[in-house]
Amino acid sequence: MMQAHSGQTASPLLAVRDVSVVFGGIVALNGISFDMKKGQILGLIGPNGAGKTTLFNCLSRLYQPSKGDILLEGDSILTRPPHRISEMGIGRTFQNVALFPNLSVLDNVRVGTHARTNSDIVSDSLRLPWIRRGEKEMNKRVDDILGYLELRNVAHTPVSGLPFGTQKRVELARALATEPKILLLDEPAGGLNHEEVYILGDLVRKIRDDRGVTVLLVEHHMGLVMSIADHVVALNFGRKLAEGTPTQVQNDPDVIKAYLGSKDQ
Ligand SMILES: Nc1ncnc2c1ncn2[C@@H]1O[C@H](COP(=O)(O)OP(=O)(O)OP(=O)(O)O)[C@@H](O)[C@H]1O
Repeated sequence: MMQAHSGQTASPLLAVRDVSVVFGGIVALNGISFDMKKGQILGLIGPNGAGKTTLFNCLSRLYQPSKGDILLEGDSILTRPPHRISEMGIGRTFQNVALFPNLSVLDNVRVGTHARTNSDIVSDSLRLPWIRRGEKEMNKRVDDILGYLELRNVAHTPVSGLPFGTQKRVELARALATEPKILLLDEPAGGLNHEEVYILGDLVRKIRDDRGVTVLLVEHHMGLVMSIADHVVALNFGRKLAEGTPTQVQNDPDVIKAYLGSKDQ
């Protein structure tokens, strides 16, 4: 058999294949398919009720699709237990920030590294040497990430006392601590002011560029999606309406019609 030229047939990092989700009688997603290439920033958009959150929840293994498959590097993630999501290489943030409010920034980020250490209660309590080595590496990784996201000066502050924008950065740090191949961002611009959205956009791009992390973001803030996404998938009523570059999708007549008929801007 002829060998394919590398790059020409590069398989997608993530493949969403004919995914459908039905809640009772409501078809929240209807046969959605798209690919994500390694290193891509993909924006998932659509008016209210389009199915974005449902798809996000399938990707993060919170929902099991009624039909279809989701493949990460060719392997189905749907056969893996939901709590193994970060071991599979999928990191996520939450719409309204889901941190431990009374724990320090450092401890919140350390939680993220747990998915990557092989420690268990027995070896932890016996302080086995390989665990200590693991812990040293973990501490270094956490410190690197705190430095990278400019959080070292608040490392020992409980997150509840921090501004919302900083808490969002802590969440990003926690997700990065799992060393994800794909980072899923659920409405990261929500609750941020204009300047913070701009800073966030730069940060997401920097994370992709510096760390080679592939990013999927569900976002209502069109300015953010259009300025940082390489590829956009638009949903409406559970179906894929359009996909392409931000310019292609922004000018797609069906997308324009869907947004004009909704309350979203
Ligand atoms: N848990 C659920 N049970 C029943 N119906 C649901 C559930 N979650 C979502 N739906 C329905 O599925 C459809 C898609 O909803 P979804 O929340 O995924 O859309 P969305 O694009 O994220 O909307 P929004 O932008 O408002 O967050 C909607 O009709 C919604 O009412």
